[in-house]
Amino acid sequence: MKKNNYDTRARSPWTKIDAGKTVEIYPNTKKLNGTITIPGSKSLTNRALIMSALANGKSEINGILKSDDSYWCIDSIKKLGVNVEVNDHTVHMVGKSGMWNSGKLYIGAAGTIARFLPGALAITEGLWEIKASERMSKRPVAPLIEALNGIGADIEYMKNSGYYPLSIKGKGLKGGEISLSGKISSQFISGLLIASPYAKEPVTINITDYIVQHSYVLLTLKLMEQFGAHVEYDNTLKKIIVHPSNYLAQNIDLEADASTACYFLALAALTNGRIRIDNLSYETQQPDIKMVNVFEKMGCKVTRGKSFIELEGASKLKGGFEISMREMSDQTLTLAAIAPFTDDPITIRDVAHIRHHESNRISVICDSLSKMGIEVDEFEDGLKVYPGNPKPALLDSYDDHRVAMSLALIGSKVEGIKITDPGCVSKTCPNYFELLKSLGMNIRLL
Ligand SMILES: O=C(O)C1=C[C@@H](OP(=O)(O)O)[C@@H](O)[C@H](O)C1
Ligand SMILES: C=C(OP(=O)(O)O)C(=O)O
Repeated sequence: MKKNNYDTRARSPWTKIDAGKTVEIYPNTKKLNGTITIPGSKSLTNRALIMSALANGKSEINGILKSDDSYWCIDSIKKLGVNVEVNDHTVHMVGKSGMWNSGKLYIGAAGTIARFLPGALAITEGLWEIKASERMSKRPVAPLIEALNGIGADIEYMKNSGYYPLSIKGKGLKGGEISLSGKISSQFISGLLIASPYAKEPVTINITDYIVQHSYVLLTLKLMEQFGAHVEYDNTLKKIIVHPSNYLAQNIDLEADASTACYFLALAALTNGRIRIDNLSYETQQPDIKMVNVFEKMGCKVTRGKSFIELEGASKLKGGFEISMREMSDQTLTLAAIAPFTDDPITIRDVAHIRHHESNRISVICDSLSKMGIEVDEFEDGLKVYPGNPKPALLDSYDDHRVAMSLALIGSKVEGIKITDPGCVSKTCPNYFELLKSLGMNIRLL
């Protein structure tokens, strides 16, 4: 398979590792024990930033993630003419109810901006061109753009039909009833929802099939409600109605990123150690928190505190199950990376949509595990991983933060794991390798 070249333009000033380095990870003979604080949630940060920009007045957002994805979101919002101040992990912003400046925007590799910003721009008058990273320009957006155009937007593809770059002629949204598929990305629905309060008439969204990762849409709806929107839905999310309103400026505290937390819990699982995440609760709406139930199934002990999660590993992890990862598919690679160390094969299903993420994740993880001598079966919608002893290897991160973060876990058990371009972790966790080091992992940048 052809390797992805890394796209250095998408790396932000919040990146901590220069593009093109290689990281070498040595196993730690000890069990990994410790307590760590996880950076803010990418999903909540970019939702809160865009809703605050749409609101009228001064918002304060505490606990933001500082990564490439949030950097490009803030950069775009500033270019729209919104006053944004970032102090440490707090953002102060004076929202302008969508009175944006026209112009050219660049959104890096962030699916959240790519799918949330077009609707937010289309609510008002103006002209924009939005460019994205090479990979983001190959990830689908057509169902979202068709839906937005269906409620009155005027958005065109500047190069290839169905893909970024986009040109947006803002003239306000009419509203109305629209049908939309959720089986490629839940972000299409979230993107349509975020803009919908600003339409002249109510927007009714009918989901024609199912929503992959439907909890991310719930996360959007809950935050919209927190910002004062009036929405009607039930937990099936088959039909959602958004009534006209304006977001109200907020003072909010964001949660830690549950997807990032899972890599550290996986480390405790793998090394039979004990790791506590001191700033995340099991009560979060973020779907990846459910990965702790999978760790339990594998023999780990989980403590669900009021404001922490702790995981204690097992001397031998249990495999021997098939699991649908559709509702927490960002954790597919984490599970696949620890699967060789279990006692029986693990089959992961229902994640065909992750072939459209930062890399073709199913084929990339199968290739990476095969490279280490691990037997895998690749399916259209998932993979089966067999137990084995991974061999030392030079692995490619494919410019995909989750590929790099997951493969690094194997380095806690196997001598001689090297990963190219580890800097790609800055998409969601620029200090990933520093956090691993703080827990006692041996990390060397070459
Ligand atoms: O809305 C969000 O914040 C996200 C939705 C999911 O994307 P898809 O629904 O496109 O798979 C998830 O994989 C991504 O990391 C974050
Ligand atoms: C799919 C992901 O990101 P994005 O928000 O770019 O879709 C991810 O973080 O795994």
